Amino acid sequence: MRSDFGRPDQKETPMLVDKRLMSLTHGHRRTLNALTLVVCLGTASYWVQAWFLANALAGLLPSQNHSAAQVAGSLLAVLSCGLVRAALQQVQVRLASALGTAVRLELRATLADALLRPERLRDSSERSGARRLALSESVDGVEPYLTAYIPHALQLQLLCPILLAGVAVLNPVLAAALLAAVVVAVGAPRLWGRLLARRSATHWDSYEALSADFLEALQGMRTLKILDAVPRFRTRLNDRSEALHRATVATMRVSLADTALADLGIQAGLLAAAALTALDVLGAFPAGLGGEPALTFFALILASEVFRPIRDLARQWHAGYLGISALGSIEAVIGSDGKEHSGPLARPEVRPAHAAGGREPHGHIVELENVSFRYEPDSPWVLLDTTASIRSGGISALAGPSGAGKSTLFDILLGFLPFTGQCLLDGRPLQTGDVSVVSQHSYLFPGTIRANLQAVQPEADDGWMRSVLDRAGLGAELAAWPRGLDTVISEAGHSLSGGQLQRLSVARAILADRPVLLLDEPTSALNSELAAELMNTLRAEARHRIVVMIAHRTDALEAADRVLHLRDGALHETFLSTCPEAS
Ligand SMILES: Nc1ncnc2c1ncn2[C@@H]1O[C@H](COP(=O)(O)OP(=O)(O)OP(=O)(O)O)[C@@H](O)[C@H]1O
Repeated sequence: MRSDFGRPDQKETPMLVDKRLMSLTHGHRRTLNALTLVVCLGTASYWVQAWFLANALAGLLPSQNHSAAQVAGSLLAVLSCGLVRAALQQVQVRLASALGTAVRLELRATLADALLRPERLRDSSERSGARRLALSESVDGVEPYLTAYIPHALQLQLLCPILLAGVAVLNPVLAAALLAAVVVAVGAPRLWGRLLARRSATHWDSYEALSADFLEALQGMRTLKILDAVPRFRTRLNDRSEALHRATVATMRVSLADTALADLGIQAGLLAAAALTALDVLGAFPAGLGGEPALTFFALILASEVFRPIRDLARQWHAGYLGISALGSIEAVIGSDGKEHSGPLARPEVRPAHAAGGREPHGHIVELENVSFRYEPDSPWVLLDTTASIRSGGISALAGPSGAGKSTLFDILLGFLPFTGQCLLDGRPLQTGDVSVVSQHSYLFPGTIRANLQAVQPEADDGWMRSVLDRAGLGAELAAWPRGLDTVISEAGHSLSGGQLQRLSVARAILADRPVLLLDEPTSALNSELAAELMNTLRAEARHRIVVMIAHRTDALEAADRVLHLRDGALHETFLSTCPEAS
């Protein structure tokens, strides 16, 4: 799914404020209104200042007979306007930051919610780099649009008419000339708004492609090296980079032309204002100001103030186009109506065991009722009408030949696959938040051990974390690492040995404290002593949660209390001698 936003054949010329981007401030309208008000007040302070400045200038004319005190008073008022403006700017920065943070957090959560859905994660047409870009740069691109561009666009729409009306009261001819200049300064750049929107979209697409290629090159560097494909990939990245450069220059050209046109309108307006004011002073207009110096100065300064909101907005035009081009990436994730993330496959509510009021006193039971699943309508059934129950109270080993469907069953229990039938936990539908998992390729985040553990259990204190690490068999290593829990792990856990990585992943899964714990051959990288130790820990965990472990090796099977054989799409349970039910 790719949004067609900004493509010339689909959408109209971008208006001053884009409705879809504006809708992102829904829920924060008060902050946006306050921000716009502060921006407007800052601009209005120039008008007040203009009045005092006009009086001070008129007071300097010998014909006006103003006292020095009057002139000094006017100049003091001019200074006070400057101070008020400085204070308003501080408030503006704070409001913009509050609005930006709130919208950024909300938008990122919405995007993450839409992206982290099973069917999206399985969609091989979506590239990780594009997803990453949507989550990071597109949100960052939208923020200045909301916090800087929109308030200034609203200011322009509000203040320009007021100011033009004010000038019209003083000098209607001057107001008419200013109106013409405003129309040129604001309207002319809109004439090729479509072209700029199209170039912005091309620029974004180039950026997205480069970003996706770069991320994939980094992730697959090992493979690229093995395949001797690094030079080819380097050439491809260079090509992408050049395409991005070309797109950037093309966008800049149009953007510069925009600015030049706006400036032309402003300069022409200012020149016309000066000429008309001079003519007015010479008495050329019957309805003019009649040579009243203070009013003449005031009208002249106000005439230049008419263009202040336009100049302010012109400074934000880059933010404007950045926001609009980023919107395409956002819409590609959440849909143009923003409803994509609330579909039936939205993430289920996470309900860890401890959040549901403590552990089930009598243990847990997972029941599969007539569960069927196959990957494609014409591919063989991996599970067919399977009915089985898995209880806590001992380790269940999941066995079966390669390709029997063990990993698929795990994915079903995790809620990643759309199966038919029912999966129940203690009589209610099993949810993703009920399950923690240790896969063969558990991902550890770059950062400290503490951060990796607290990612699943934010409230875990040092004592809890140490105890879990100890139970997972990492106690000795933890004591030997000089920085203990603050030991830094490199990306994907590369700084750890395979066995350490495995035990840390088990510790993290135990710490998550969920009623179902799934493990894919958790002892494969451990020596027999550590493996036996870990199995004892898992057996202890299995007293109060369901522990299911994919087991290929005989020693892992022997350590289990019961075996679930997956054969021909069905689960067959065998109790071993140590199993409580067997006795
Ligand atoms: N994403 C997929 N798309 C289509 N078919 C798949 C997909 N993943 C697995 N399969 C197929 O589903 C069947 C079960 O695969 P699964 O990986 O669950 O088996 P397994 O028992 O875990 O195998 P192993 O022990 O080798 O890991 C296999 O025939 C496999 O080819």
